[in-house]
Amino acid sequence: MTSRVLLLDIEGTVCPISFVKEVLFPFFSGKVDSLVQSNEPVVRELLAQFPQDKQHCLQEYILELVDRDIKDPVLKQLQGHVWEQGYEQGEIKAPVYRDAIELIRRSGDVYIYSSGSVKAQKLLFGHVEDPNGGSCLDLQPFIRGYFDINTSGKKTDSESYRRILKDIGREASDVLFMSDNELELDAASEAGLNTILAVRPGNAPISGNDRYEILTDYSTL
Ligand SMILES: CSCCC(=O)C(=O)COP(=O)(O)O
Ligand SMILES: [Mg+2]
Repeated sequence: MTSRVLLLDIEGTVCPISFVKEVLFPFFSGKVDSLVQSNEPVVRELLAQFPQDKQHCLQEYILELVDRDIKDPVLKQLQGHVWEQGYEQGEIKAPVYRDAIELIRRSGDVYIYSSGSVKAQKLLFGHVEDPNGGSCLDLQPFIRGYFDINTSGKKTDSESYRRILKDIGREASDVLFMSDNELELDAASEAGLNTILAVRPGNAPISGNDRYEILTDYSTL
């Protein structure tokens, strides 16, 4: 392994898909009713960015985006805003895999790229469940930077990875991108990054992959 910089996906790579689908998304959906009635300026500004023809049915529209797991930039910012309450009140803790915690701690040059907003990413890594049963861990000091679909574009678009390379000032060949999603790996490898397919319990089945090195345990990295 020659890459010195790690670029990590979140869902299905550093934590289980079930955490996102069964904890984070339902927590958000349960607050959409009060969200659309909120007078908070930051919320009103975000809601106003949804399409004009959906403004009369925002609650149904937002819930449908969540149900269909649409990576909508405005939805992702609203989710980060709502999850903040959950993390800060101790209702949500992120079950980052033990070997992912160790990888992030020892690697030195770690960046994150997720469809979840940068705010949501920082909350997640700031409130990591201690696998040894202690109080929450804060992994933020070990992470050099965060990228999302607002900062860098869609994860299935190779141009997004070129933007990230430019932002971090590194050559593609220096960077290893790890994700559970082969379409994201296709885009990253088109931009010249090194890639690894993360295979963890609960991830979507992989389709006869022979293009990417598979990793089921990060302690070997
Ligand atoms: C920042 S945690 C929330 C994850 C999320 O909202 C999401 O859509 C997961 O996308 P990823 O790119 O991490 O697979
Ligand atoms: Mg993923």
